[in-house]
Amino acid sequence: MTAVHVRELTKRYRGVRAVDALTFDVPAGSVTGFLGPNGAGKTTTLRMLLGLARPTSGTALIDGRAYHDLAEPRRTVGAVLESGGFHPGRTGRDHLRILAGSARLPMARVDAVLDEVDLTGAADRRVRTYSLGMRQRLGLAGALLGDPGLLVLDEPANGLDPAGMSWLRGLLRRRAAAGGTVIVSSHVLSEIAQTADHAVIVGAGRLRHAGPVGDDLERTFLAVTSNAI
Ligand SMILES: Nc1ncnc2c1ncn2[C@@H]1O[C@H](COP(=O)(O)OP(=O)(O)OP(=O)(O)O)[C@@H](O)[C@H]1O
Repeated sequence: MTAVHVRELTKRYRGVRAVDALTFDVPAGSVTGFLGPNGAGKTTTLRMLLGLARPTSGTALIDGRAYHDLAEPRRTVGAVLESGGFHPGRTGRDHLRILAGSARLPMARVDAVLDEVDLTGAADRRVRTYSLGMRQRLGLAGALLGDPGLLVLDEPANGLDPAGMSWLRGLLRRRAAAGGTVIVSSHVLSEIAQTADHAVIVGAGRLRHAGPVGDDLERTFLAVTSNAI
């Protein structure tokens, strides 16, 4: 099981403290909601965790290692940071085949992940014909190719209709039930409250709350985020 430890993580852009001495843990085998209003620093934190941005100071470790030091990054972490980056003329299946090939993952995983995200029926259509929700599913399929122990999803609910949301909740719960760890960011509490068993709330780059999800999450979220805006 894969755990994440963030310690005193800080990212400054000219004059902006996007992330400010942030410390939190993501328990292995949990679905952890990473919550906070727009501009709170969620994406910047996840980018540092994934080795896409360099911390000004502090650490973000996956099973005790920085992303770049992981022996098998694709099999350890799968991430969807934004839905995009698909070649519109390619089919969903071809997109996944290319990803699997470049990551040296078995081609059999392509059919497995298409099935897991319920996209098998549309796999041979060009991505330009996909709805936003279908693109979200395709992004998720790419993240699942390496069957990673940790899944990192930035605002995955964007573009999903209520049925898609319910489906996503099921998928995340199944991953955690199978021992996987999930971090899912959102600025909308309700998307997370029904799915996550652990919540980390940030505001203005700082930790506002971390703990198990209980009945008081909405009150906590409103209290800490209204202070932060
Ligand atoms: N490359 C950058 N250069 C300068 N400032 C940046 C950069 N990336 C992020 N920021 C700033 O850092 C702060 C945090 O942004 P971030 O995107 O991490 O927030 P967020 O919580 O993910 O927000 P949202 O919910 O809107 O996606 C914002 O003030 C943003 O403008």
